[in-house]
Amino acid sequence: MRTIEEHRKTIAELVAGALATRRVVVRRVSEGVSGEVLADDVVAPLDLPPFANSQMDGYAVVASDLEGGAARLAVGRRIPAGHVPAPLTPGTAAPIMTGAALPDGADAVVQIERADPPRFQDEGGASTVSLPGPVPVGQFVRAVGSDVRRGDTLLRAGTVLRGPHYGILASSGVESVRVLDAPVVLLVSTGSELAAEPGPLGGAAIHDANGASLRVALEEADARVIVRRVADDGDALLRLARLGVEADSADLVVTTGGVSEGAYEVVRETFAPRGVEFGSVAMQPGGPQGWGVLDLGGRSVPVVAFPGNPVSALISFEMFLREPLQRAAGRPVQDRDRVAILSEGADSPPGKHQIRRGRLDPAGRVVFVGGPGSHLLHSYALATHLVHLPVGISRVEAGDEVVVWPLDD
Ligand SMILES: Nc1nc2c(c(=O)[nH]1)N[C@H]1C(S)=C(S)[C@@H](COP(=O)(O)OP(=O)(O)OC[C@H]3O[C@@H](n4cnc5c(N)ncnc54)[C@H](O)[C@@H]3O)O[C@H]1N2
Ligand code: MOO
Repeated sequence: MRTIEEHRKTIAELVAGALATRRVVVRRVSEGVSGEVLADDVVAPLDLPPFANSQMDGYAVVASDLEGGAARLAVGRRIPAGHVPAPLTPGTAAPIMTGAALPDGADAVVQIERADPPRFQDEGGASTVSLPGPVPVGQFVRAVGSDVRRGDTLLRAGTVLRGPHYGILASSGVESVRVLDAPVVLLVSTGSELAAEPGPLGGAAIHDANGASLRVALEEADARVIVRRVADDGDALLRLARLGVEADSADLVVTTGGVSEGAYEVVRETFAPRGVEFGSVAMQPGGPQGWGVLDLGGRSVPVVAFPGNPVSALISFEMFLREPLQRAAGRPVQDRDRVAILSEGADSPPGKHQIRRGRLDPAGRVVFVGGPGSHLLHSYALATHLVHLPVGISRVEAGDEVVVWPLDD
């Protein structure tokens, strides 16, 4: 039986290999999406600020006019933001607004509230103002290039783009960037019991839970997902897989069901002769697993085959696929382990790493939600944490420390 660590490594290598070379797409900055990953370094095309400007509403001055202390200066023409000002004549102070271009000749700004009078005067009115001094050269002046220098690296390849990144790209006049394209995952639910359509169930049919739950989980890990369903029909499964790779450029095939010991294990029977391995991982739920590379339409595409039980499929994703996909997407991968205290005891198969569903009570202690059965999807939906009971443990008691993974991180 494989250990969880062995299987994690296998799947991580499989995914990393398949997604090592990622397609890139051009994204308009005005249509940027939070979380996309920059494919190339972006060089700053402009100095920012592009011109020296005022950090305050006040008066643009020549600092040397105030070096002897407070002085009364002639009031020059107002400088609103967005206007190119006339040069400043020494001995004058020009009313200037925050963000307005500093006139040639000016080298400092005095805030309006430090002036006498402390309010802008009507243009054409009183023609002098008293300003305190001395003031340092550069006071309240935002120098050219003080944020970004033209030619510097504005953003590095691999940056996960969020609001500030799109802001600085837009400020720099960059209209579009190249970002990593999402990997495409073909997700196939298998089993003749799966109803073809939503709606009333007939006979021994059930609705497909895994296509719904894993699509969302894969999308959380930045994949683009094509969801398909197939009965226990190996030829149909192969056709679907080939089509997904050829027509939809799938980078990875994920299946659920058909991997264990039954008489109709469509995934195992179809893929094992083509080189995909099947075996058992010492964990519950999620014991039976398949993994390997399929030659599909001349391309080698990795296959990850999860068990069909809905809880097993989801926990397999959490244990084996979420992190490699996040890594491949350039996303930081956080350690999910938290330590919590149990509020109640439980048994666990000592030869397996059992993963139970739980939530925290008002005192912050772990309460199990539902039993260990891998069909108990409702309990999973009501849980907030996965609770780890590692190999070697046959019993835990109230008060014991356990590692939990929050499900809503
Ligand atoms: N004799 C043995 N039987 C089983 C073993 C074993 O070792 N020996 N392992 C059990 C374990 S553990 C698991 S997990 C399952 C894995 O089975 P498969 O991956 O082959 O999956 P299926 O048999 O197709 O389905 C199992 C179960 O899940 C339901 N299912 C499947 N797909 C979906 C879906 N998309 N949505 C909702 N429910 C689904 C299916 O109806 C079955 O009830 O095998 C055990 N058996
Ligand atoms: O290992 Mo299966 O996944 O328990 O139910």
